[in-house]
Amino acid sequence: FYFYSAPENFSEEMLRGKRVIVTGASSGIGEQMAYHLARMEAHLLLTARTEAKLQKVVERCLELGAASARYISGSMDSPSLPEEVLREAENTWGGLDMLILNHIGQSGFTFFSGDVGHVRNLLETNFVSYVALATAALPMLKESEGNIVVVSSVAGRIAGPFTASYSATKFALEGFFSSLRQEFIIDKVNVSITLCILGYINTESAVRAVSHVIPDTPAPKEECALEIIRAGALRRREMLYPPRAVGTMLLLHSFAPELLDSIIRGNYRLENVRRT
Ligand SMILES: NC(=O)C1=CN([C@@H]2O[C@H](COP(=O)(O)OP(=O)(O)OC[C@H]3O[C@@H](n4cnc5c(N)ncnc54)[C@H](OP(=O)(O)O)[C@@H]3O)[C@@H](O)[C@H]2O)C=CC1
Ligand SMILES: C[C@H](CCC(=O)O)[C@H]1CC[C@H]2[C@@H]3C(=O)C[C@@H]4C[C@H](O)CC[C@]4(C)[C@H]3CC[C@]12C
Repeated sequence: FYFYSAPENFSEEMLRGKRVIVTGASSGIGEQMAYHLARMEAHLLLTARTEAKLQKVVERCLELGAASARYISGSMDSPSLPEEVLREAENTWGGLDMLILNHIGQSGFTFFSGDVGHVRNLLETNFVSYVALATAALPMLKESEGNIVVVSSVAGRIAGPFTASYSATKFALEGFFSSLRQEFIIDKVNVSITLCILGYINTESAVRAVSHVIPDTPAPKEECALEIIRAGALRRREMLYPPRAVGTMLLLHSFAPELLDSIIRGNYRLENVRRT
């Protein structure tokens, strides 16, 4: 009832002139969020590793109407990058309104290989860097009474096969940021935390990773990106996208988890799973 009937009072003007950081903005959902925010005339600071791609996204954002757009390139497994990004926001804008945490390191869609080093590195990129970015952003977000948006996954609530390391990083995000939200309420910190629980979305990397195993049609990244921004601006606790598919899975998981597990396994083309 809550998810389908909450008042829709979002207006694109809510983002006009806002200072927004989007991580993982060189492709996929992050790139689409940058374009929506540019049309809404926000100030943008974008991050990812590939400088050439970020340059193109920044150019397009300026064409679309961004109030300003710049980037910092680097890998989020580097412990110094989160502070560098927030220092750039402070130096150029003197503050921050919204932090959208979206990047992920590469992980395959296959049986766990036993590579503990990969788990450690993925936790650093997908989880620890989110904590470090939010921590460095907090003084500015307190000042602006801003928003933290954490892009997570169904795989961070329901662990299907072939995503063991990735799922672990997303479960960690949910635990950390849900606890932090409670502390903000206790301390009267007026910074919202929105958790985005996404199903299968048609980004190039996701389709490349799973389309030979999962026959479902992925949901559109453009609409997904807009729904994430909307949920953040409305200070929602969480958003589900696509809402019906994800909502049904979460509901089934809560009262018939084994049935859901077997439906998931039954839906996969297991013979196509590539073993590394
Ligand atoms: N697509 C889907 O089906 C689903 C996606 N999600 C979530 O949505 C978010 C976006 O996913 P999606 O758009 O598909 O992903 P993409 O692979 O399209 O984009 C990932 C982004 O992260 C950047 N990135 C990769 N490695 C690093 C790194 N080490 N340090 C910093 N940045 C890095 C990439 O750029 P570069 O390579 O240049 O660094 C890119 O900009 C993720 O949080 C994901 O978990 C959740 C559920 C489903
Ligand atoms: C189809 C899945 C939902 C139903 C199920 O659990 O079987 C998708 C739900 C979340 C997706 C994964 C995800 O969170 C993003 C990853 C991004 C990587 O680039 C590779 C693909 C993902 C593992 C992706 C795969 C489909 C889901 C499991």
